[in-house]
Amino acid sequence: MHPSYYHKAHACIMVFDVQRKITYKNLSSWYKELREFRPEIPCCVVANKIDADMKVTQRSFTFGKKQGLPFYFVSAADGTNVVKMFRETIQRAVDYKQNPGDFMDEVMQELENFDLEKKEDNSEAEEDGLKVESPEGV
Ligand SMILES: Nc1nc2c(ncn2[C@@H]2O[C@H](COP(=O)(O)OP(=O)(O)OP(=O)(O)O)[C@@H](O)[C@H]2O)c(=O)[nH]1
Repeated sequence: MHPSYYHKAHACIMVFDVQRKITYKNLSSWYKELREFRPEIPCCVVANKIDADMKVTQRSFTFGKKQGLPFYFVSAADGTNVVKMFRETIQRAVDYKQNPGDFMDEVMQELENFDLEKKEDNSEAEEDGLKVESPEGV
């Protein structure tokens, strides 16, 4: 996958198709690649298409467990666990964004906070009747 897809990602949802074994087997190489670019972001594993054969939910898919990742049985077709999986993963993404475990992300967060503070300062100054202009007049 092109590295730009990993840029600034705050979570990863790894989906495989329970009807296609190869998609499960490929998870480890996808995961390896992900961790090269985003070593600390939250990630989960999703077994999709359980509606096609509910018996798969009796099986154990150990990849997620081995990596310490949350695991969900999902059906995109009938909606089983879709909302739960997204809710929990988004929450983890938000938590990570606020408190990143990766040095580069910490730097990005600091820059973002700095930008926000600058914007707040400018709008407060404008409210006080002071027009703030950048040196270039942009
Ligand atoms: N029964 C069932 N079929 C599904 C489910 N999710 C997706 N499909 C079907 O699987 C096929 C592929 O779905 P896509 O949304 O194209 O997924 P994709 O990841 O882009 O798949 P590829 O094009 O094969 O890479 C479609 O025919 C979908 O209708 C599901 O939860 N249950």
